[in-house]
Amino acid sequence: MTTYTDKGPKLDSANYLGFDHVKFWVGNAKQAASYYCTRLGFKHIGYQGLETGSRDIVSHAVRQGSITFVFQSPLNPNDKLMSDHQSTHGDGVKDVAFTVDDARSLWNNAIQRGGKSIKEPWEEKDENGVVVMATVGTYGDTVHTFVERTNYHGAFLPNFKSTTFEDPLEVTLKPTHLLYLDHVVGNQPDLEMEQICEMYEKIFNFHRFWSVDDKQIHTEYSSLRSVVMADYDERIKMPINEPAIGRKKSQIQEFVEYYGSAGVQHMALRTNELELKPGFEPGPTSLVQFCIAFGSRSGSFGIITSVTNLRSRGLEFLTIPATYYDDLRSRLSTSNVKILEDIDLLQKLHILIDYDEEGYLLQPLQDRPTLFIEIIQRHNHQGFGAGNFKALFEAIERDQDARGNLF
Ligand SMILES: O=C(O)C(=O)Cc1ccc(O)cc1
Ligand SMILES: [Fe+2]
Repeated sequence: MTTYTDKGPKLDSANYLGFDHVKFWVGNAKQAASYYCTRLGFKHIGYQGLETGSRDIVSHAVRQGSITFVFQSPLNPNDKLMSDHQSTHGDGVKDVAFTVDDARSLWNNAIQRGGKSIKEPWEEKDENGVVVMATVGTYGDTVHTFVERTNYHGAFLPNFKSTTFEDPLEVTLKPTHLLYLDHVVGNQPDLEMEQICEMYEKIFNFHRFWSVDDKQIHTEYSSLRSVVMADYDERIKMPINEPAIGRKKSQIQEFVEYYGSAGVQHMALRTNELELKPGFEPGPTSLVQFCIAFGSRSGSFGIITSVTNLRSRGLEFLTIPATYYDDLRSRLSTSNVKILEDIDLLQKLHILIDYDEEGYLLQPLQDRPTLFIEIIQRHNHQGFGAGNFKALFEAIERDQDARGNLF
């Protein structure tokens, strides 16, 4: 495992401010948006389609905390670009958009350094102001749109019709408390990781933040390499993975085969940390029960509440064996680290714990074994779950085997 200190030069003219939104190209945008609302607890916030004058593409925007997803589908027959994308990739992430303070300048920088222009800078306006955007290609058919919204005060983007429909199901379901997009991971074909990392350095002015190689990350059957790329201020983290040769097919290779190219493999959605009332000294099990029952008193909800409520909405998660928790208990008994949560409850919910960082992976969210979502809680820890990789990858491999793809 390597951590890096050299952030490279800071551009004096333009900064990344964070993830703006993630745009999916899917077969049926309305239904996909509805799934993310009922199963994951997002709220529908905006729409563009025939009724709003968008004649070719329909868009449904959903939001939870600061996480915004947009689902798009073509409206007309023979939309070659979108239908080719659909037949190659199935439903997937098309655009990981970044909020920036100067879209034109970042686009100019990227293009001058050899970046692929997908769309030159353009403006969109409505009564709430103006947004400047520009789009540059990244791995596979995936793109990054720079979104400059300093002069915009609307809920999302110009010319999205705000949602007035109140979903009657929503009030019957428990809130899932997802707050931020923590990282967005791109899988690359074999031996393409390094050139993609160099592209992030050169075209997007990102730097290497953290990495692991196949000697550190492997199971009995497979292995992978991963480098986390980040912008200068480390608000945006884009891990890049590639398969490494093992005895059986890597899960990264399985992704690339089913997605048809490099693409977004997973997005990690962050929950709050548990914040305890000062002076509150609970016993080891009452702590978690307190937080679930009275979370609003402590002002926040953590991963236990999120995963409990996501499960109650019918979401399925990876299965982690009891041996993982037995091993964790014995490691913790000789460590200074104290886990605030009740390990029995973490075990019941199949949550993985890398000291100070807790994560959880959902299985694929569409029929192809491509995109999945990770739920993560961090306690002052900016790492990636290196301590969990083996248990995690073995759990992923059991599912891969059930799909007939571990050979
Ligand atoms: O640590 C993290 O954030 C992870 O997401 C772990 C991970 C890394 C690579 C994979 O193919 C699947 C999961
Ligand atoms: Fe992750």
